[in-house]
Amino acid sequence: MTRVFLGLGSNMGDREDYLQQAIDRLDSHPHIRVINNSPIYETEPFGYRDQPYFLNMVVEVETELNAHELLQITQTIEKELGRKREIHWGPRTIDIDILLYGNEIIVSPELTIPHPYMRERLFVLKPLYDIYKGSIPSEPNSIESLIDQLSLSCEEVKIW
Ligand SMILES: Nc1nc2nc(S)n(CCO)c2c(=O)[nH]1
Repeated sequence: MTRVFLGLGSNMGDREDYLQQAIDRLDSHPHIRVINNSPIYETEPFGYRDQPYFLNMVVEVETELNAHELLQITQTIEKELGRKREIHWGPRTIDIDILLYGNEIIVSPELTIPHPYMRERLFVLKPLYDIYKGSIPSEPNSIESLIDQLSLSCEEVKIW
């Protein structure tokens, strides 16, 4: 079994329901077990700002699937929940990003782990910090010091 952290986000429709449906579909997979959820945060759009606020959270799962098999499942769940990739950075019903896959470092055309943008995304680091105990693989910095470095400003991150 491998301990995996997934970043979930939604900024279309019933955002909280999409997050819950994604969690339920992950947990109902025979080879995936959801073991912990962070709180849900309402966050200002990062990057492409002309879009609705997101609800973001991080979910910890255990799985026997390898990282690419897990990616297939997360992309299937996104499609089942109506994820359309019209505007690359635009609004979406659900987004499931693989942030960490055990202590593995993976670089492939389909998948880079640890997630390449997580270090500059407060909407990922805060919920990850809530449930992750340890350090990011191959990084001298722990999640805790990454949060310190980002000087986490609570007003940017609202508890849902
Ligand atoms: N706050 C916030 N901003 C974002 N910008 C993009 S793109 N995304 C999608 C990330 O994969 C988000 C997000 O999930 N939350």
